[in-house]
Amino acid sequence: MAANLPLSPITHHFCLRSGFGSRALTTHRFCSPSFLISSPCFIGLTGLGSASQLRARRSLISSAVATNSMLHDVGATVAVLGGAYALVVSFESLTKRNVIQQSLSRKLVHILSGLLFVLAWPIFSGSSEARYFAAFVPLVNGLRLVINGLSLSPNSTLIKSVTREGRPEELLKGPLFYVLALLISVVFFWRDSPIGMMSLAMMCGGDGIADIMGRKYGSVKIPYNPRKSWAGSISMFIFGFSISIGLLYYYSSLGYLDMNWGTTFQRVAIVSMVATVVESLPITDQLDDNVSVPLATILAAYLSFGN
Ligand SMILES: Nc1ccn([C@@H]2O[C@H](COP(=O)(O)OP(=O)(O)OP(=O)(O)O)[C@@H](O)[C@H]2O)c(=O)n1
Ligand SMILES: C/C(=C\CO)CCC[C@H](C)CCC[C@H](C)CCCC(C)C
Repeated sequence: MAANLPLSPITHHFCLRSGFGSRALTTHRFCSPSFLISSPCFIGLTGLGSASQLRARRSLISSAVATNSMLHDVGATVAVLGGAYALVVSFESLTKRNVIQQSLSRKLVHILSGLLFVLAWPIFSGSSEARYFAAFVPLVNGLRLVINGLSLSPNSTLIKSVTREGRPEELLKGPLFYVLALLISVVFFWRDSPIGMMSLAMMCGGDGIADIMGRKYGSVKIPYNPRKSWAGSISMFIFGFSISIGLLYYYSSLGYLDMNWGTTFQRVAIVSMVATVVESLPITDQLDDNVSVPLATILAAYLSFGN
């Protein structure tokens, strides 16, 4: 627990404005004890040196903190990139050994990649640049998909675990749109907004489960779209809603979100319903689900929660 150190007016205003009150001082680099000790107000109170000496000390501490954050984020990026590679290789191995079918492998990679990516966001530092380090992961995977999709250097592992029929050009559709959705969520919304994480909950968790449950139990089709079923859509709503609530609770408990739980359940239910209805529409040939579902979720969540 950080000591309640006296803050310089600027630091105090910044820490409180950015929602980092005393309980979260240790979670944000500009409100961490090392930065506070260097603030002129604290030093002025304790008479620890001339103002110019103290400013020099403060800039030294600030650059040390910035370097520390960058090394932290480089490590987190390498770890998450390794996790992404390990996930794809693992499912390719299961498919190659006929432990699971290729279609199920693709859906499990669809469900797990994005959700594990969102769950990994807190391992990045509290710096304002952290989101761009995190964005490097979908960016690299997007480039992998393009390079393999154009058969510039075919990678059978990726093609086996991520395509329906083993054709490289498939990588340039659903999987590429999927990775772009991850990139947009992390860069524009990150962990301090419910919008990005909800769009991934519906695209990864909801749409992924809809496919698995729909193929298995989807005998009763939706009247306006015979390619989709009530079982698939109801599953999408239930799992998308549940995963969204789980992610919002996860990020609230870590101090990144401050949700009004009296209204959050209804708002999430509305957003989940909008995403589920959009996914059920007969527009897949014109607009991939990995575009329509996250877009619909982002719009509905923005209107429901604000930015
Ligand atoms: N609401 C839904 C969604 C999917 N499905 C079942 O799951 C299959 C694939 O669904 P879809 O979401 O269209 O998967 P694709 O996007 O085509 O596959 P991928 O995401 O792997 O590209 C459908 O043909 C259908 O049998 C369903 O019954 N009801
Ligand atoms: C099959 C897919 C979509 C079709 O609907 C998913 C494609 C997934 C990519 C090939 C890999 C994406 C990896 C993520 C960017 C990072 C995951 C990190 C996590 C820790 C495993």
